[in-house]
Amino acid sequence: MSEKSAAIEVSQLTMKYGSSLIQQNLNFSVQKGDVFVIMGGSGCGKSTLLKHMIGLYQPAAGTIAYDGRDYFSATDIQQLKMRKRWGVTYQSGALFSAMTLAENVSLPLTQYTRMKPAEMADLVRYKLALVGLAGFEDYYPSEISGGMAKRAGLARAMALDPEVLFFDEPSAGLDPLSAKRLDDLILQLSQSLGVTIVIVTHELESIFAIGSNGVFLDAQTKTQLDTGAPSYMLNHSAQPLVRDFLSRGQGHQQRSGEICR
Ligand SMILES: Nc1ncnc2c1ncn2[C@@H]1O[C@H](COP(=O)(O)OP(=O)(O)OP(=O)(O)O)[C@@H](O)[C@H]1O
Repeated sequence: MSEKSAAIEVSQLTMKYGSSLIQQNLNFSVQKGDVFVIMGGSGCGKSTLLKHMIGLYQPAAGTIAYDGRDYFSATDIQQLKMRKRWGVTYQSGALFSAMTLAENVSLPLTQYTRMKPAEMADLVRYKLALVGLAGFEDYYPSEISGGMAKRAGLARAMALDPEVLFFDEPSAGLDPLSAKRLDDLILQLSQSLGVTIVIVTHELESIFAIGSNGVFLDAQTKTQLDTGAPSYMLNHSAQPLVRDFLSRGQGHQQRSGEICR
């Protein structure tokens, strides 16, 4: 039905911290060009899943494959190649406070490329402009707002032209307007550059505004309850808990009456 193909395949994934089970039997795929949302209540393991997907934690069982190759059974060199195709942004933006925005964004370029300084400066300017921060090259993180810091973090994650961008709670701590601006930016990056995006969020507005696909994790049963487009799950999930979550507790009524958003 879809022309998209899988960028990431998660199969029979079980995640644990020591002997403590977080989630088991996760099975879903992220298609190329998706804005894929990892959803679920507090503490169900969303961030833990993201950390497994970026190779920070080893699965207790199962595989996470990128373009058909399992990350955790790949060689160090293959893993490095895969990681170079990803960009990761963290909650705070995680900028280095002693560096200007330009220096922060150029960090991965210095690390992974042999670009000449002038070429690098042009690229950094371009990346900052992409996130609405043209002219802010010489500012320090302490001199800009929280929303701007997140966008600068995004520019840094975009420095190496990643194929997949990972976000952990990108709008946490932002006012509604800045959160909306960040959502618009994420959507724009996905649509104009074709970047595949994986995002942890429990902001319903974001989920519906940008999510084209997703997975819903449950803390109680410690497995996924559903996977698919959030807007479809809202009315059609076979799981009442998913419909409840996505409709702020109105799920049961909505299934019989269908919902208008
Ligand atoms: N490094 C760790 N070591 C041990 N347990 C952890 C670790 N990190 C998280 N946990 C536990 O694993 C469970 C899942 O945590 P995680 O942060 O992945 O959930 P989450 O769905 O992202 O939560 P939230 O929505 O509240 O941010 C929680 O019970 C948490 O306390």
